[in-house]
Amino acid sequence: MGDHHGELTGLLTDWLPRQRWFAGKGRASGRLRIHRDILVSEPLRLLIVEVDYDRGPAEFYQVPLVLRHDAPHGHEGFLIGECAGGLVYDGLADPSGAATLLDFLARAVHRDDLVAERFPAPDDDTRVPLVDLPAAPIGAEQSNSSVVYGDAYILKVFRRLWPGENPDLEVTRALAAVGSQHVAAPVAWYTGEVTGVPTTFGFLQQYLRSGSEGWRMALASVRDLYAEADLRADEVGGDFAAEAERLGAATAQVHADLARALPTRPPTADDLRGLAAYLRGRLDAALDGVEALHPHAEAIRTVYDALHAAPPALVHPRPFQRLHGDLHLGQVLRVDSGWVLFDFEGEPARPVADRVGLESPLRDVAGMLRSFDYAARSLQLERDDEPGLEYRAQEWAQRNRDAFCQGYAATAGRDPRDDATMLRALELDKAVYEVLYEARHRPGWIRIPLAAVTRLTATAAPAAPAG
Ligand SMILES: Nc1ncnc2c1ncn2[C@@H]1O[C@H](COP(=O)(O)OP(=O)(O)O)[C@@H](O)[C@H]1O
Ligand SMILES: O=P(O)(O)O[C@H]1O[C@H](CO)[C@@H](O[C@H]2O[C@H](CO)[C@@H](O)[C@H](O)[C@H]2O)[C@H](O)[C@H]1O
Repeated sequence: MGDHHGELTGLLTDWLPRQRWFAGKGRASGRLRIHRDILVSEPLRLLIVEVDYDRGPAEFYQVPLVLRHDAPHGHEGFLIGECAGGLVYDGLADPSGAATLLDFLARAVHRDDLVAERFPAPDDDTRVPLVDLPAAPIGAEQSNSSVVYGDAYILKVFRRLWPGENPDLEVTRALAAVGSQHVAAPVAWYTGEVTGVPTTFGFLQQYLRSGSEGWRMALASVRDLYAEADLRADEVGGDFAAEAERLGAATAQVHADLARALPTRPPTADDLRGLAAYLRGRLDAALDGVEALHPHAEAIRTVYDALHAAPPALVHPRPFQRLHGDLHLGQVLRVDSGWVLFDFEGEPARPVADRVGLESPLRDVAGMLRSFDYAARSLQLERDDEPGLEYRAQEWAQRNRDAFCQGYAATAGRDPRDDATMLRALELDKAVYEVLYEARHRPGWIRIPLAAVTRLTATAAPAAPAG
């Protein structure tokens, strides 16, 4: 296909920016170039596409492709276009492309600098062999692309590639190594080179087919409450608080395991000053993209500056450590044994160098607290004209935020709400990130984080900040 890179670049220039996982949406027009073109095995090619901008760093994307000379029925939805006298399909949606990738992982082989590796099988290996498993691509609304194989495994193909090891692989592996019950077993991964640096391209894990996603469970609970006009959140059948409490305990356990497996250190005054400056920088980037944040800018900065107004032992009497980095209800699954966390990649838009540093574990707590607010308010968006819903949304969110913090405190030995200055700053930072995220991806939802910014800046630091 090398001779046809010009033609292919034209196709991708049109297709790439339309993909949900394309991160360059807020940036002025980018120029595409094919950085790598690797033949995994017929018919699958992995393209690494570089997107250059006038300002700022280039972005790299993984684009698996299948070139066909036929047009099978049902393939229409994932046709990218015509090239080299054939038809180019999205290589993960094309069943033969997805099967080729699984075969490559199963054989743990090399292809140019592309290397597939397997985790050691457990002693009592009862796992399904990695052969001939039907592939089902999932979820268009994701930061990466995942394929489920035979209800046994899930392969995440990282779309935006940051040169180096992906934190999802690194952190999940570290947790599995200390026997964590809160991650899906890692199975295999593959690595290639981007700008000469070995980089994680994809990660295969056990698929938890009976798992229920926290986000869906939470929405079902909110729906129940909204349907019962006369009942309180603790009285309706679908009360989520016991699950929220278990989730808090699971999060604290994951943090404890990460603190055992990877480095930690107590934060210094410089760390807290640095954190405030970092949060200010993220705010500036969001202000550049979203006008609606401007009236809140000074109040937000005031909350961040409180981080270094007192000694670290008062603001954050816990060590800094590795963490999940983008924890929300869509990143957790309820299985028979409890809650499982996945997608330890951190915020996909954040440079990897920032995501792998040691941070406050309260960043994850803040993410989950924001998510309870999202669950309550996203259903409210659809029922704007109903009186009393604002009160009920607030009631549901607060009940579950409290339960989560109680569960966390019981396992960690310290309640996140006791570190209110840090928790509030990190929750506010998350809401600012969400404002930018929604502006780019779901403008209809921007009211949710904007309202949280208003609430979190409205009052002096409360004991249990309500986002
Ligand atoms: N081990 C797993 N078992 C079952 N479903 C999973 C597993 N890991 C992820 N998922 C599902 O796949 C979806 C995408 O996974 P995620 O890691 O969040 O990808 P992305 O980085 O694209 O957001 C999740 O919403 C979740 O429902
Ligand atoms: O793609 P990821 O799951 O890594 O995360 C990104 O997308 C999320 C939305 O899918 C976004 O989460 C925000 O919306 C959720 C509801 O859809 C809500 O539960 C979260 O609390 C809220 O932050 C996430 O921020 C973004 O990084």
